[in-house]
Amino acid sequence: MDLVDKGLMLPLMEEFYTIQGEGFHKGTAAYFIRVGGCDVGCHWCDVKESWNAETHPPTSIDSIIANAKKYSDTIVITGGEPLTWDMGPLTHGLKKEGMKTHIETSGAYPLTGVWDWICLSPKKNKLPVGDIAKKADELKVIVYNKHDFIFAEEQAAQVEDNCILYLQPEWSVRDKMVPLIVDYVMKNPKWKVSLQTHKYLNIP
Ligand SMILES: C[S@@+](CC[C@H](N)C(=O)[O-])C[C@H]1O[C@@H](n2cnc3c(N)ncnc32)[C@H](O)[C@@H]1O
Ligand SMILES: Nc1nc2[nH]cc(C(=O)O)c2c(=O)[nH]1
Ligand code: SF4
Ligand SMILES: [Mg+2]
Repeated sequence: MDLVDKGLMLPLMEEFYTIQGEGFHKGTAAYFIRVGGCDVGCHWCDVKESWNAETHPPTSIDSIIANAKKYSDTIVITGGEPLTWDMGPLTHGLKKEGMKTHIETSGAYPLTGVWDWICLSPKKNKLPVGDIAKKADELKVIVYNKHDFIFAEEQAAQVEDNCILYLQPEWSVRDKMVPLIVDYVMKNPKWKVSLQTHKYLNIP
Protein backbone atom coordinates (compact mmCIF):
# COMPACT_ATOMS: atom_id res chain seq x y z
CA MET A 1 0.00 0.00 0.00
CA ASP A 2 1.15 3.51 -0.91
CA LEU A 3 0.94 4.97 2.61
CA VAL A 4 2.97 2.04 3.97
CA ASP A 5 5.60 2.57 1.23
CA LYS A 6 5.86 6.19 2.34
CA GLY A 7 6.18 5.24 6.01
CA LEU A 8 2.96 7.11 6.86
CA MET A 9 1.31 3.85 7.94
CA LEU A 10 3.16 0.89 9.44
CA PRO A 11 2.13 -2.71 10.15
CA LEU A 12 1.88 -2.43 13.93
CA MET A 13 2.19 -5.69 15.85
CA GLU A 14 2.05 -4.33 19.39
CA GLU A 15 3.02 -1.36 21.53
CA PHE A 16 3.71 -1.53 25.25
CA TYR A 17 5.21 0.45 28.11
CA THR A 18 7.87 -1.54 29.91
CA ILE A 19 11.49 -1.51 31.07
CA GLN A 20 14.20 -1.77 28.41
CA GLY A 21 15.59 -5.19 29.27
CA GLU A 22 18.72 -5.33 27.12
CA GLY A 23 21.93 -3.49 26.36
CA PHE A 24 23.08 -0.04 27.43
CA HIS A 25 19.64 1.30 28.49
CA LYS A 26 18.57 -1.78 30.45
CA GLY A 27 16.56 -0.80 33.50
CA THR A 28 15.13 2.33 31.90
CA ALA A 29 11.38 2.73 31.39
CA ALA A 30 10.51 3.00 27.71
CA TYR A 31 7.57 2.69 25.35
CA PHE A 32 8.08 -0.07 22.77
CA ILE A 33 6.65 0.04 19.26
CA ARG A 34 6.90 -3.35 17.56
CA VAL A 35 6.55 -3.10 13.79
CA GLY A 36 5.72 -6.27 11.85
CA GLY A 37 7.71 -7.62 8.91
CA CYS A 38 11.08 -9.39 8.85
CA ASP A 39 12.67 -11.77 6.36
CA VAL A 40 16.03 -12.22 8.09
CA GLY A 41 14.91 -15.61 9.43
CA CYS A 42 16.93 -16.15 12.64
CA HIS A 43 15.96 -19.72 13.66
CA TRP A 44 16.00 -18.73 17.36
CA CYS A 45 14.03 -15.47 16.95
CA ASP A 46 11.85 -14.86 20.00
CA VAL A 47 9.14 -12.97 18.04
CA LYS A 48 8.47 -15.10 14.97
CA GLU A 49 4.83 -13.88 15.04
CA SER A 50 6.23 -10.54 13.86
CA TRP A 51 7.66 -11.86 10.59
CA ASN A 52 4.58 -11.78 8.35
CA ALA A 53 3.66 -8.10 7.91
CA GLU A 54 0.29 -9.07 6.38
CA THR A 55 -0.92 -10.29 9.77
CA HIS A 56 -0.39 -6.85 11.37
CA PRO A 57 -2.80 -4.02 10.57
CA PRO A 58 -1.47 -0.95 8.74
CA THR A 59 -1.66 1.76 11.41
CA SER A 60 -1.26 5.51 10.94
CA ILE A 61 1.92 6.91 12.45
CA ASP A 62 -0.10 9.84 13.85
CA SER A 63 -2.00 7.49 16.14
CA ILE A 64 1.22 5.64 17.09
CA ILE A 65 2.88 8.96 17.99
CA ALA A 66 -0.14 10.21 19.97
CA ASN A 67 -0.23 6.96 21.96
CA ALA A 68 3.50 6.91 22.64
CA LYS A 69 3.45 10.46 23.97
CA LYS A 70 1.05 9.45 26.75
CA TYR A 71 3.52 6.96 28.20
CA SER A 72 7.17 7.93 27.92
CA ASP A 73 9.75 10.24 26.45
CA THR A 74 11.94 7.27 25.50
CA ILE A 75 10.60 5.28 22.57
CA VAL A 76 12.14 2.00 21.39
CA ILE A 77 11.23 0.97 17.85
CA THR A 78 11.70 -2.72 17.25
CA GLY A 79 10.08 -5.53 15.34
CA GLY A 80 10.22 -7.51 13.20
CA GLU A 81 12.88 -5.59 11.35
CA PRO A 82 11.93 -1.90 11.55
CA LEU A 83 14.27 -0.98 8.67
CA THR A 84 12.04 -3.02 6.34
CA TRP A 85 10.05 0.25 6.29
CA ASP A 86 10.81 3.96 5.92
CA MET A 87 11.34 5.09 9.51
CA GLY A 88 11.64 8.78 8.47
CA PRO A 89 8.07 9.98 9.09
CA LEU A 90 7.58 8.08 12.37
CA THR A 91 10.87 9.19 13.92
CA HIS A 92 10.55 12.82 12.76
CA GLY A 93 7.07 12.88 14.31
CA LEU A 94 8.26 11.42 17.61
CA LYS A 95 11.16 13.87 17.80
CA LYS A 96 8.89 16.81 16.97
CA GLU A 97 6.91 15.86 20.08
CA GLY A 98 10.11 15.86 22.14
CA MET A 99 10.62 12.11 22.44
CA LYS A 100 13.94 10.24 22.23
CA THR A 101 14.07 7.65 19.46
CA HIS A 102 15.88 4.34 19.96
CA ILE A 103 16.04 1.51 17.42
CA GLU A 104 16.65 -2.22 17.72
CA THR A 105 17.82 -3.42 14.30
CA SER A 106 19.75 -6.09 12.44
CA GLY A 107 20.80 -3.44 9.91
CA ALA A 108 19.77 -5.76 7.08
CA TYR A 109 18.10 -2.88 5.21
CA PRO A 110 19.24 0.72 4.62
CA LEU A 111 19.09 3.01 7.63
CA THR A 112 16.21 5.49 7.57
CA GLY A 113 14.92 7.76 10.34
CA VAL A 114 16.46 10.08 12.94
CA TRP A 115 17.80 8.28 15.99
CA ASP A 116 19.07 9.19 19.43
CA TRP A 117 20.29 5.62 19.94
CA ILE A 118 21.05 2.82 17.51
CA CYS A 119 21.38 -0.74 18.78
CA LEU A 120 22.80 -2.85 15.97
CA SER A 121 22.36 -6.61 16.36
CA PRO A 122 23.87 -8.07 13.19
CA LYS A 123 22.82 -11.43 11.81
CA LYS A 124 25.00 -13.87 9.83
CA ASN A 125 22.28 -14.77 7.34
CA LYS A 126 21.65 -11.11 6.29
CA LEU A 127 24.58 -8.88 7.14
CA PRO A 128 24.22 -5.17 7.86
CA VAL A 129 24.18 -2.95 4.78
CA GLY A 130 25.56 0.55 4.16
CA ASP A 131 27.31 2.49 6.91
CA ILE A 132 25.05 1.60 9.86
CA ALA A 133 27.99 0.03 11.72
CA LYS A 134 29.68 3.45 11.76
CA LYS A 135 26.54 5.00 13.28
CA ALA A 136 25.78 2.32 15.88
CA ASP A 137 25.86 3.39 19.54
CA GLU A 138 25.88 -0.21 20.69
CA LEU A 139 26.66 -3.51 19.01
CA LYS A 140 24.74 -6.45 20.52
CA VAL A 141 25.76 -9.85 19.19
CA ILE A 142 23.61 -12.85 20.09
CA VAL A 143 25.67 -15.88 21.14
CA TYR A 144 24.05 -19.19 20.19
CA ASN A 145 27.24 -21.19 19.64
CA LYS A 146 31.02 -20.84 19.84
CA HIS A 147 31.35 -19.56 16.30
CA ASP A 148 29.38 -16.49 17.34
CA PHE A 149 32.46 -15.18 19.20
CA ILE A 150 34.33 -15.10 15.88
CA PHE A 151 31.36 -13.41 14.19
CA ALA A 152 31.24 -10.91 17.08
CA GLU A 153 34.88 -9.90 16.52
CA GLU A 154 34.28 -9.50 12.76
CA GLN A 155 31.35 -7.20 13.48
CA ALA A 156 33.25 -5.28 16.18
CA ALA A 157 35.90 -4.47 13.56
CA GLN A 158 33.20 -2.56 11.61
CA VAL A 159 32.04 -0.18 14.37
CA GLU A 160 33.59 3.04 15.70
CA ASP A 161 35.75 3.11 18.84
CA ASN A 162 33.01 4.67 20.98
CA CYS A 163 30.46 1.94 20.17
CA ILE A 164 29.65 -0.17 23.23
CA LEU A 165 30.11 -3.90 22.66
CA TYR A 166 27.72 -6.51 24.09
CA LEU A 167 27.48 -10.28 23.97
CA GLN A 168 23.96 -11.52 24.74
CA PRO A 169 23.19 -15.22 25.19
CA GLU A 170 20.51 -16.71 22.97
CA TRP A 171 17.73 -17.39 25.46
CA SER A 172 17.14 -21.11 24.84
CA VAL A 173 20.84 -21.97 25.32
CA ARG A 174 21.60 -19.44 28.06
CA ASP A 175 22.65 -22.06 30.63
CA LYS A 176 25.28 -23.39 28.25
CA MET A 177 26.46 -20.07 26.76
CA VAL A 178 26.55 -17.82 29.86
CA PRO A 179 29.70 -19.47 31.30
CA LEU A 180 31.43 -19.16 27.91
CA ILE A 181 30.41 -15.51 27.62
CA VAL A 182 31.60 -14.74 31.17
CA ASP A 183 34.96 -16.34 30.43
CA TYR A 184 35.24 -14.53 27.07
CA VAL A 185 34.44 -11.11 28.57
CA MET A 186 37.02 -11.55 31.33
CA LYS A 187 39.65 -12.40 28.70
CA ASN A 188 38.42 -9.70 26.27
CA PRO A 189 37.20 -6.84 28.45
CA LYS A 190 36.27 -4.55 25.58
CA TRP A 191 33.07 -6.65 25.60
CA LYS A 192 30.27 -6.47 28.18
CA VAL A 193 27.55 -9.00 29.02
CA SER A 194 23.94 -8.20 28.09
CA LEU A 195 21.09 -10.35 29.42
CA GLN A 196 17.41 -10.27 28.49
CA THR A 197 16.56 -9.01 31.96
CA HIS A 198 12.85 -8.54 31.14
CA LYS A 199 12.56 -12.32 30.81
CA TYR A 200 13.93 -12.76 34.34
CA LEU A 201 11.57 -10.02 35.59
CA ASN A 202 8.56 -11.61 33.82
CA ILE A 203 7.63 -8.38 32.09
CA PRO A 204 7.01 -7.78 28.34
C1 LIG B 1 13.35 -9.47 18.08
S1 LIG B 1 14.68 -8.46 17.57
C2 LIG B 1 13.85 -7.17 16.63
C3 LIG B 1 14.76 -6.11 16.07
C4 LIG B 1 15.66 -6.55 14.90
N1 LIG B 1 15.01 -7.40 13.98
C5 LIG B 1 16.92 -7.21 15.42
O1 LIG B 1 17.07 -8.42 15.29
O2 LIG B 1 17.76 -6.47 15.97
C6 LIG B 1 15.12 -7.58 19.08
C7 LIG B 1 16.40 -8.03 19.77
O3 LIG B 1 16.20 -9.33 20.32
C8 LIG B 1 17.31 -10.13 20.04
N2 LIG B 1 16.84 -11.52 20.12
C9 LIG B 1 15.87 -12.08 19.35
N3 LIG B 1 15.67 -13.36 19.70
C10 LIG B 1 16.52 -13.62 20.73
C11 LIG B 1 16.80 -14.78 21.51
N4 LIG B 1 16.15 -15.94 21.31
N5 LIG B 1 17.73 -14.68 22.49
C12 LIG B 1 18.41 -13.53 22.69
N6 LIG B 1 18.20 -12.39 21.98
C13 LIG B 1 17.27 -12.44 21.00
C14 LIG B 1 17.73 -9.65 18.66
O4 LIG B 1 19.06 -10.00 18.31
C15 LIG B 1 17.59 -8.15 18.81
O5 LIG B 1 18.73 -7.61 19.44
N1 LIG C 1 11.59 -5.33 27.98
C1 LIG C 1 12.02 -5.55 26.74
N2 LIG C 1 13.23 -5.08 26.37
C2 LIG C 1 13.61 -5.28 25.09
N3 LIG C 1 14.75 -4.84 24.49
C3 LIG C 1 14.71 -5.20 23.19
C4 LIG C 1 13.54 -5.89 22.94
C5 LIG C 1 13.08 -6.25 21.58
O1 LIG C 1 12.31 -7.20 21.41
O2 LIG C 1 13.50 -5.55 20.65
C6 LIG C 1 12.84 -5.97 24.15
C7 LIG C 1 11.58 -6.52 24.58
O3 LIG C 1 10.86 -7.23 23.85
N4 LIG C 1 11.23 -6.27 25.88
S1 SF4 D 1 16.30 -10.06 12.49
FE1 SF4 D 1 15.32 -9.70 14.48
S2 SF4 D 1 13.09 -9.99 14.14
FE2 SF4 D 1 14.16 -10.74 12.32
S3 SF4 D 1 14.30 -12.95 12.69
FE3 SF4 D 1 16.22 -12.04 13.46
S4 SF4 D 1 15.86 -11.56 15.65
FE4 SF4 D 1 13.85 -11.97 14.68
MG1 LIG E 1 12.24 -8.91 22.67
